[in-house]
Amino acid sequence: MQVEQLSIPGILLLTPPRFADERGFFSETYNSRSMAEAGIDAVFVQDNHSLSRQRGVVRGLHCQLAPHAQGKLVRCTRGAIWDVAVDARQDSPSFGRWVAAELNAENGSQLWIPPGFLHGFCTLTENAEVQYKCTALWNRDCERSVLWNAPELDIPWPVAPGEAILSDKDAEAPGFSAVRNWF
Ligand SMILES: Cc1cn([C@H]2C[C@H](O)[C@@H](COP(=O)(O)OP(=O)(O)O[C@H]3O[C@H](C)C(=O)[C@H](O)[C@H]3O)O2)c(=O)[nH]c1=O
Repeated sequence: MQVEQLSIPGILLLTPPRFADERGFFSETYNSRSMAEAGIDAVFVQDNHSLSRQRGVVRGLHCQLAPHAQGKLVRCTRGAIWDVAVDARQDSPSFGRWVAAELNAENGSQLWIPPGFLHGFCTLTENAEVQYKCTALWNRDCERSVLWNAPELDIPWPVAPGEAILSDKDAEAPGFSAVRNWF
């Protein structure tokens, strides 16, 4: 498996091999030994799957606080997304910095985002399906959101503010200044 360390230590872009033949392809999309070899010693307890029907849907920026903080292993199995992780760890040298990667059904790449990060994505196509493994169960009381285009983060999202398709929760989220001692 191809493993790329992105610019914030701990965030990895993984690309499992695909074995193509005249029928199509086969790929091990999750293998605990490959994860351990990549330095990911996480145990996953929940799989999520979302479909966003339009291009320009933004989901995020979300996280869960301890003791329900989630690591996420994210992949896009239909269409394409621009996947973003923001360091929300108070004492991290990269606090408030973001990294991003395009994940799509063609490249099969996966983004590993450890606990302590906000996560969000913008769809680049219609009918984008995202599947991700989480290291903690959903806990509504520990969910926190930050405005996707918070000025402090200066994330160059591939959709204009007035065109992004958001849930009410995401549209009303606070700025990054709300992140104080979350992690
Ligand atoms: C996250 C979650 C939600 N739900 C229910 C709660 C709502 O009734 C419904 C939709 O939830 P929400 O609008 O929060 O879904 P997204 O906007 O896709 O949220 C996700 O967006 C970003 C990209 C993430 O990384 C998180 O996993 C998650 O916050 O699913 C559940 O039943 N279980 C869950 O784990």
